[in-house]
This record gives sequence, structure tokens and C-alpha cells, in this order.
Amino acid sequence: MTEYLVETAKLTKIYGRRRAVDDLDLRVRAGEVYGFLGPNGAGKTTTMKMLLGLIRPTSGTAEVLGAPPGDPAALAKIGMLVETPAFYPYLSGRDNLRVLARYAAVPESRIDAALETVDLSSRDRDRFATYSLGMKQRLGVAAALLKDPDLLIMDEPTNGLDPAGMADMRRLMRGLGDAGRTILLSSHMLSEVEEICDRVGVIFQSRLIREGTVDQLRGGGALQVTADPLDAAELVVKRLVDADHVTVQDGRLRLRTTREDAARINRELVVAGIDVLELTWAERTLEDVFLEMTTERPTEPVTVGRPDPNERDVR
Ligand SMILES: Nc1ncnc2c1ncn2[C@@H]1O[C@H](COP(=O)(O)OP(=O)(O)OP(=O)(O)O)[C@@H](O)[C@H]1O
Repeated sequence: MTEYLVETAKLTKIYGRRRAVDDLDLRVRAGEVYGFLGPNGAGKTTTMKMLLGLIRPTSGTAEVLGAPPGDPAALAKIGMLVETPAFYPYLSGRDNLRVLARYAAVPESRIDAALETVDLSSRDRDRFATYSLGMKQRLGVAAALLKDPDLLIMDEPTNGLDPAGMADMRRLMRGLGDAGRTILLSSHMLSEVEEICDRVGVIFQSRLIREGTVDQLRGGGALQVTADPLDAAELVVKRLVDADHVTVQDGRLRLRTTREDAARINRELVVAGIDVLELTWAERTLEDVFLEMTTERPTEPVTVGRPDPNERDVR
């Protein structure tokens, strides 16, 4: 059996003249939390719907749990949260799960564990209508967990939640990952995938443009050098490291190199008669990487909204 729970090859969906998803090769390994990262409209929801058999691809193939999308036996082992989950407003959270358990033919004994996992045990007898958005979303996760699924597919699970609700949901997702669940989740927030995910696939304008672990995508850090005169310093460092890896930002040089290079670079600058005023090491964030990836492309710019200074949002 393949090591991948999800595997697509050249998966494509075309609506009219619009390529919503283009030639997508995506692989999700057993036991990982895979973040499908991209701005709104990049094609995340369309991909997830194809994986669940809700819409048909225009071309290309997909296998989910070793079966074609929509295969009933495979669907029985997939927990999903795609679009707002529908619950009966006048039933309690627990009774809603009872209805679903009966419908999915799973034992009611799973309900307690699911409520516990999403931290709703103390509010289980309250009516769904009285739940906060975060609680409603967590009940959606509990519903997805009822089947004790091999794979969870979650489309923007934190979408629309307030900061506290987002933090709860992220903790929940990471906790499920730590407990060994395989999760494919989509997000437009860099900080979110950085916090939750083991591996990330970046989708931009319908195509997967990069895939790797968060560390691989970050590709190490950057050495920041404040020197005088700066232009002479730039010439010196461009002889020492790949010139493409040297940029000038905010009046200082930013070098994509290794931390160990710092001493050598400092020495060479001093020997060249340049004053080195400051030399610091900065970890690259996924935001840096995402901006590099997307601005390399001659396409419309991605706006980086920041509703919260701690939140990096690529909508
Ligand atoms: N049923 C449809 N008919 C026509 N175009 C569609 C349809 N569904 C999606 N699209 C288009 O396909 C593209 C990808 O949409 P999709 O919803 O998959 O993006 P997304 O990355 O999930 O973004 P969002 O976070 O906004 O949902 C968009 O341009 C969208 O307008």
C-alpha cells in the first residue's frame, strides 16, 4: 500500500475559461498535518471538494485512502469539515452528535470521547443555537471525529473565528496531529500553518508552487549586516556568497547564508576597510518565503492584510 493517504496527479478543474485548480500533484503522508496554504481563490476548496468526490475533476487523477474520490468505503474513514457544518439549532451538541452517530452507524460510545477532545463536555447539553461560532466549529470537528477517521480533511477550520476561537482551534488541530491523526487542512494564514503543520503545500493561482516542511520552506535564516559604507560592503559580500542571496533592506544587507558564515564575512569586511556596525542573525518566516515565491511571478500581486499584528494573512 502507498505511504500516501492522499495522492493526486495533474489534478485539474476548469470552470468555463477559469482554471480553478491546475495540474496539482499533492501528497499527504500518513500521520502528518499537511497545510494547504494559499490566498483566497487559489483553489483550495475546489481541491478538497474533488478529493471528497463532491465535484468531478476536469482531468488528472486523485486517490484518497487508496481509492478514487467518493468511494463509500473510503468516505467512511474520512472526517471532513468543508463549509459550515449543518446542525439542528434546537438540539444540544450531544443530541446532534447522537443523530449523526446513528446516521453513520457508529457506536454512541464515541460521543463522549469526541466531545472531550474538542473541549465541549461541559456544554454538551446546551442547545446548539446558544453556542459561540468557535464552539459550533469545534462541534463540527467532534462530528468529523465520530467515525474515528483515518484522515481528516478540514477546509479553513479557523475561518471566521475570533482570536480566542482561532487559538482553540489551532491547539485542537495540533493536538489531533500529536495524537497521530492525519490531517489535510487549508488556510490562508501563514502563521497558522507555521504553528500547526508538519508539511506545507503552497497553492498560488491554482498551482502548487512549493511543498516541504516548514523548516525546508523557510530554508534557514538570514544574516543582517549594518555596515558603512553600505555599497562597498555589498560588493564585498557579493564576492563571498551567491550574489542572488544578497539584498538590501531597510538600510542593511540581508544575506541568505549560514550562521557559521558570520565570522568570515565580518573579517573580510573589516579587512576591506569597512566599518561593521551590526551583525545579526534573523530566522526567516514563512511570510518572507511566501512573498519571495509569489512576487517572483509576473502576476497580480498578493496583498498581505494584517488585521492583527501577530497574524499574517495572505488573503
Ligand atoms: N462552482 C464554481 N463555478 C465557477 N467558478 C468557481 C466555482 N467554484 C470555484 N470557482 C472559482 O475557482 C477559483 C478557486 O476557488 P476556490 O474556492 O477553490 O479557492 P480557495 O482557495 O478555496 O479560496 P477561498 O479561501 O476563498 O475559498 C476561484 O477563482 C473561484 O471563483
